[in-house]
Amino acid sequence: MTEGNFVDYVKVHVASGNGGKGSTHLHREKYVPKGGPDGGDGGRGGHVILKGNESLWTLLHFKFKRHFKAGHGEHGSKNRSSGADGADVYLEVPLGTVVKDSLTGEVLMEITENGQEEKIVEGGMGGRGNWHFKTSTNQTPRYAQPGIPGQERDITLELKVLADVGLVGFPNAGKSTLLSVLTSAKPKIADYPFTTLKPNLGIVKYREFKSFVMADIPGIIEGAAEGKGLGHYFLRHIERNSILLFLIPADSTDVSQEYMILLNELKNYNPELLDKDRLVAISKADLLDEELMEEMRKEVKKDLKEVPFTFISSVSQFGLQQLKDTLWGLLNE
Ligand SMILES: Nc1nc2c(ncn2[C@@H]2O[C@H](COP(=O)(O)OP(=O)(O)OP(=O)(O)O)[C@@H](O)[C@H]2O)c(=O)[nH]1
Ligand SMILES: [Mg+2]
Repeated sequence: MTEGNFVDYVKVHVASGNGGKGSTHLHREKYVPKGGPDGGDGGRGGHVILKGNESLWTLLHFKFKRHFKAGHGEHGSKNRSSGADGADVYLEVPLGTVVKDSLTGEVLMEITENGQEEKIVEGGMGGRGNWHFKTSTNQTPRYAQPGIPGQERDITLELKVLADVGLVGFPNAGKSTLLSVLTSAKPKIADYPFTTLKPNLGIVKYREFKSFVMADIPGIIEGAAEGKGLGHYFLRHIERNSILLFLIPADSTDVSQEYMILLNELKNYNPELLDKDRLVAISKADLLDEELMEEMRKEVKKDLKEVPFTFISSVSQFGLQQLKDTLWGLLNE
């Protein structure tokens, strides 16, 4: 998937199965004059169940299928034979999925653990067959319970924790390129602004078995919070990232000024964004020779003061391991 592998909000319709009818069968057999009631129970309708899956990172798979219906229970039959239960339907969701009732907005549940299962609509109970209703006064009841109908519901799935690290930068800063070298995502990359139109996600493999999620969003420009450019559509996504990684290209005319503009846009959009951990990466460092880098380092250090910064190059791979180490350290503070 190239562009648009980013789905963090989806509405789905779920329906559980009806319970099967209990049977009213009366036993008939040659030479057995008074065969009693032997109608079996109806099977339970299938449930719709949400299940946490740690290897999923988006709700993309719901883009193509939004209606889910569990199987109906089968009816009971003679010889006290119970109908089979309807098949359950499992909806696998990433961890951090919040489930809401689409109508009321009420939060129904949150899936936070791998393998966690929550019934979202329960299958209808099967009806009991007539043999349960045999009494001393009614030896041949012709009555059995009907099955309970299944339920339907519209639910909204929302991913709360989307990515650990969100990339913030002007168009052309090299955000998508960085995502493409740190993860197996293949975002579109080009030397013109607004190449990225929709956010992309990638998983950064760290050391042997660890990983974290990085999100690349469209470039932000001055005035984004008031609706300029595209970035404002996506600013809400970085509200969910725990670290903001600012990317500022080394050939920028003024690194600290660019940083201040970006920071200001975030603040105008939502001041709480400034509470997040921040790290500045000066990208395209391959454009600098050693001397220039040292000069820039001194200057930026003076201007940015308390904000940590580092030089990287996606092209030459310069500083990438150190960047991952720093991000990992911040995430696990
Ligand atoms: N020299 C050099 N060029 C780079 C580097 N990283 C990216 N570029 C170039 O910078 C241009 C923009 O890269 P993108 O990754 O598309 O930038 P972006 O920040 O995703 O841009 P938008 O999606 O438009 O916001 C492309 O021509 C890249 O080849 C780098 O490390 N060094
Ligand atoms: Mg891009």
